[in-house]
Amino acid sequence: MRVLVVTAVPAERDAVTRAFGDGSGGGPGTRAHQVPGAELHRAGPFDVLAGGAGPAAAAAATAFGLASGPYGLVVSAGIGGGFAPTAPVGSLVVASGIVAADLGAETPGGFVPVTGLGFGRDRFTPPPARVRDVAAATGALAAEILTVSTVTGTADRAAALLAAHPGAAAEAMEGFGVAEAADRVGTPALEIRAVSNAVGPRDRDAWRIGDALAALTEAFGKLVPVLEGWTHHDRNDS
Ligand SMILES: O=C(O)c1cccc(C(=O)CC[C@H]2O[C@@H](n3cnc4c(=O)[nH]cnc43)[C@H](O)[C@@H]2O)c1
Repeated sequence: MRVLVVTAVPAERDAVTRAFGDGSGGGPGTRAHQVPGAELHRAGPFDVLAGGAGPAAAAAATAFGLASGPYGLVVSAGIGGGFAPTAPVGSLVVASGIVAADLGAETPGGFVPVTGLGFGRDRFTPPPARVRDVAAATGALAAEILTVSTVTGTADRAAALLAAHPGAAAEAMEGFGVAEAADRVGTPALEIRAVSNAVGPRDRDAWRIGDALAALTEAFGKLVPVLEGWTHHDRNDS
């Protein structure tokens, strides 16, 4: 089974491919090729692309990437903010739910998600057995990951998000876009985040991007045998 991995920026893409080579696209374990709308870096069972930041860029890039398939799975991957104390900096979170936390309308009575407005959807549920396997192999916490278009920058906003989504452990900006594109073609989607910073008051100097990227590399290295198990299982099922 080939897997499409969508990150926001090249540093995250290279953290994934580094699990197999030098991450440059030209190293021993990786090679890059252009497909319409995207540059795919092939590393082991993964085709990895840096699709841009935010849900719209992520959805567009995922759609282009999927068109170069077939893929059995799509993974939104990268660094993210962790809700303290559940997801400390350096830890990993795999999404049990991929939730669009700010897709809706602000009303006098508070935020109403798109589903409350009578259209669209505001969450995708990744296959629970896959989520359990990823958590077991990597040590990631399985919990909801919120997709936001605006990075949280205050304690009040962090508290409001947690009050609305008590099962959330992390936030990032792409997961829902990736999942939306994957859903259109019936491909399951996962989201894996390495926590680079705490969700809350903005303090860019406190972001531990290097540590989070290293955790991402380690996690993808551990995913290879998991993936082989899934492929074997699927073959025996069919
Ligand atoms: O500056 C760098 O070297 C660098 C290296 C890797 C990644 C970045 C990014 O800025 C990635 C942006 C990406 O990160 C996610 N993210 C991280 N923390 C949060 C957060 O607290 N809230 C929301 N998103 C977060 C997000 O998915 C961005 O697209 C820089």
